[in-house]
Amino acid sequence: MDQNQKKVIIVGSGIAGLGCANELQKNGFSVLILEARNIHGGRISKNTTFADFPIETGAEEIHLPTKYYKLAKQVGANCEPDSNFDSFIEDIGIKGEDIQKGNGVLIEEDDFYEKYKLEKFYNSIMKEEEKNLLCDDMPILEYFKIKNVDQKLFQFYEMELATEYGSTLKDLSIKGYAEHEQRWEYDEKNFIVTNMSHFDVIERAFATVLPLVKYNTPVNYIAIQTNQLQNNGVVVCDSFGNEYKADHVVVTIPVSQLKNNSINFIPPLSQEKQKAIQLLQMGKGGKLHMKFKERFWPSDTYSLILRTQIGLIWNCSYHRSKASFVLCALISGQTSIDMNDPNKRKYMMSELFNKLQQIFKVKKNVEDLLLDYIWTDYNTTKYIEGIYSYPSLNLGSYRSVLAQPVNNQLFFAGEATDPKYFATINGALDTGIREAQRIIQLYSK
Ligand SMILES: Cc1cc2nc3c(=O)[nH]c(=O)nc-3n(C[C@H](O)[C@H](O)[C@H](O)COP(=O)(O)OP(=O)(O)OC[C@H]3O[C@@H](n4cnc5c(N)ncnc54)[C@H](O)[C@@H]3O)c2cc1C
Repeated sequence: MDQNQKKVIIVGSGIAGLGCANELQKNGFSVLILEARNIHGGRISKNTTFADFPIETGAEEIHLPTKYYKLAKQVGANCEPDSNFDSFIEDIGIKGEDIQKGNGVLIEEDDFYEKYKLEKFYNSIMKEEEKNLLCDDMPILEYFKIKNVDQKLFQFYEMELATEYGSTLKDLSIKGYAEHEQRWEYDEKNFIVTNMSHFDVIERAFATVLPLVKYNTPVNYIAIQTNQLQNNGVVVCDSFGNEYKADHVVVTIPVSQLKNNSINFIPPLSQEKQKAIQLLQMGKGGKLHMKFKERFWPSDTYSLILRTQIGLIWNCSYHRSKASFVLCALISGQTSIDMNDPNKRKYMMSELFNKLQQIFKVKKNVEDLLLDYIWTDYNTTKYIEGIYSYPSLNLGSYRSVLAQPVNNQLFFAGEATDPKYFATINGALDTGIREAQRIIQLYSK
């Protein structure tokens, strides 16, 4: 068969969709990308007016030197390993010490782990997990209670682990977490881009497929021909009633959108796929960028974990600007929902400023040093509605179930379909390429 005649529609122009389109285009397929919003990139986005460097309002860190890392390097991105940076954690005062809330002190991340034997604790979860792989799943919170983890460590874990995953200790699966940590290779393999944004990277890397994006085109149903012997193609319909025909369709929308049935599948997806969609969960969250008149933190401080509701903070001017002083907080779960209530936001931000003032012994009022801030809320961003998928309870291998093609006509990509690197840009890109390769393989015999 001549693949030049083969048409593929991709739903969604995040990195999974653009990566898929790029791979298919290189292999001679005719591609159309339907995007609900008026912009490409999805959860990769930037703000160029807030500071004198582009602010990453979506994804920021590159995890591991993967395909995305190589792509970024190819288009001129300067990738700085974040293991070179200094990270601090507010001490929590267990083991007989009495560090009251409000009198916290910062200690280096490595010393914190050493002091509270956390490395050992992480490893023990994994070992136990390996031994008991077949036992029932449970929320991390429940597991911690069974293991008698000190209550004061909970706030640290909420920040370090639950906030990172965009979830809560109550909703995170101990099994999923342990399996994920086991697969993940840490050690000096996370990077930030210092001379451009990820949005710039994808615009440069996928320049030839951007003209194929049809914006403001939310897809609301996809009908496929299920007869294995006859491929009569797929019909995609947008919310204005326009129909598009293709040989294959790749759906890359966030799992929140699959969960709220924003696309109707005809015939309905299998029971197994529906179960996968039901078990997959997308965390709540967003990013708060705060710009200050001056730097009141030590120049080599990069990241902080504080005992406040807004507690996972990093210095995003680091290696990017000497003139703009910007801190960023990743805010997730209920705190991210509370950020939309003006009174709660005011309270949480002043709690944070007080903590920063006290912890860095700042003479001036930190709140007075604030020039401006931006809150980028992904929970209320239409067509995304969440931050990323996390290791939810009883998920097992259901990410792969969602990723299975239907009748070689309907394909699924996007971060949530990557069993290994879900919730990342590199994972999302891998899934787009994975599905493109599946389609290419159909014609390679
Ligand atoms: C605040 C935040 C911080 C993050 N930090 C990091 C990080 O530091 N490192 C990292 O690796 N990853 C990070 N991530 C995760 C990373 O951004 C995502 O995993 C990745 O960008 C997802 O890409 P995707 O293509 O799967 O989905 P998306 O980027 O969500 O793309 C899906 C696209 O589908 C479109 N769409 C939805 N519904 C429809 C419809 N009905 N019809 C047509 N189009 C539709 C959407 O508008 C969107 O453009 C972060 C994410 C967020 C939100």
